[in-house]
Amino acid sequence: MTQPLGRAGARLLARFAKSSSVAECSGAAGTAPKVLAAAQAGRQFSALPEPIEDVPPHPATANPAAAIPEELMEMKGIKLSGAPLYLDMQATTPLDPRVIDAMMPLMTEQYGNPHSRTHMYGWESEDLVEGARLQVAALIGADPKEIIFTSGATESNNLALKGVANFYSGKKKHIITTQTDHKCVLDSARYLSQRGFEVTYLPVKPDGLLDLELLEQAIRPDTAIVSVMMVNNEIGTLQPMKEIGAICRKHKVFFHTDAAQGIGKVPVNVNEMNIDLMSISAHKLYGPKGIGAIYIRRRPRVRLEAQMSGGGQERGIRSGTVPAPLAVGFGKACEVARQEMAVDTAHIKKLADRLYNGLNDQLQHIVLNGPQDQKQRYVGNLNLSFAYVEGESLLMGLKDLAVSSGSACTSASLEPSYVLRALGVEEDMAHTSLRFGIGRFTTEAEVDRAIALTVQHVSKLREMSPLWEMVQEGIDIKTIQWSQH
Ligand SMILES: Cc1ncc(COP(=O)(O)O)c(C=O)c1O
Ligand code: FES
Repeated sequence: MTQPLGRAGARLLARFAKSSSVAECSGAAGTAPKVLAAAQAGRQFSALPEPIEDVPPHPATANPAAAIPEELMEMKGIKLSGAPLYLDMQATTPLDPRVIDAMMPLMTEQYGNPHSRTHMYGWESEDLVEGARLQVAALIGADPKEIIFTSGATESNNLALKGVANFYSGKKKHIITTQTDHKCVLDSARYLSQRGFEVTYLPVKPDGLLDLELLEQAIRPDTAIVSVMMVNNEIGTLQPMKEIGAICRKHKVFFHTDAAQGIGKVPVNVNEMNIDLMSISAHKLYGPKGIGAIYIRRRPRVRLEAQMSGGGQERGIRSGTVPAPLAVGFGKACEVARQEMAVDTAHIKKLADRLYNGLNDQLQHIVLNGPQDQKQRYVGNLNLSFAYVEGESLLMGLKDLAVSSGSACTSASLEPSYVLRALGVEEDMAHTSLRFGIGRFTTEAEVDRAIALTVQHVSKLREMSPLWEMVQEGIDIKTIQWSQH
């Protein structure tokens, strides 16, 4: 199958027509259609292997749950009645079908290395990657030259913190972040603190918001960078980016934000917010896994030390071949997000309200973690604690519901979430927290099913709980003197 080349193809064609190294193309522009046809014909696969007829379909296509090895399910004591209902959009999002469509040609025919300079496969791929860079830049109000493709937000966060700190280490020795930032920011900061930097981990208020006065007081003449996450992955807190940016600019300190959970969900403009560096991840906005970007401001210029040695791709900041299919998928995801953000937000807010109200109509003693004001949170993240149930049983029993307890990476350990602890949430309530993540493709029927499953399970656990019995009898549990034997 030959794909039409589209806009990028037209530019490519112009280049192709100009090229003197390709004999047929050295003529005038009038030969272009012939050249295109020849180029496309040359790119046809004439010898694709015949499809093998009798291979059974992969079980996952019929029932995703069936793809999980049975022994593993048994080991974990899990029995699934069909695939669990996915409400974990902060961990990752499914690919938007439009993203898949955009990527497909690059997975088959347009497989050139975007850094190949000597033939049309390379030029074509480069054009497509540059188109994607434009789409990413447009979503955040940046210049495409300020977008560097990376493997995701983890890499971008490492690059921002270590890259800036190391570049300016002659004069600057101090870094500021928050106690509720993502593990990859905190770990990068810890790495730097083991190498002579001083790190301030700012506390947050009970709703997860930063105290701006504390931030301003923490800035020192030797502060290299302030790193504050835009939207928290566990509780959805939306930090006041504009105000933080203004403080950093006033003190001439670089402002980095981990925006993995914010991009495509909330409006972002790097200039209005005075953001100097920003980390983005494609798989959080219906794009592919394994690609992201770092925004690096050019005026005033931010310098940083590359973390990867190699061929000097991406302006020498991130060596390695740019994965063109992923970049194109990422670009498409950004374009769709830019065009549909208002529609997405309205849909997600409606479903989040339905979920929250539906649960509260049928259950008492639910606490919403994070800000109560919807303006200070990303609406698609509902982190709820259910009082008087046992945390582990809650998560284990809700096997038909794919939700997260705190962040996906820490939930396996069943440790209470460090984010909830930083908010001052008590340990038992932190353990009974569930993060419901609603997205573009979530439906009303799914929300209703999630309500039914949660209500059924929480009620069952509470019926078994002696604490719940006491609460029902009107006993104030806080006044009980528990025996120490
Ligand atoms: C806030 C935040 N930062 C960083 C990451 C890591 O992103 P990636 O998976 O692209 O490395 C995530 C996702 O888990 C996240 O939620
Ligand atoms: S890495 Fe972010 S939720 Fe796990």
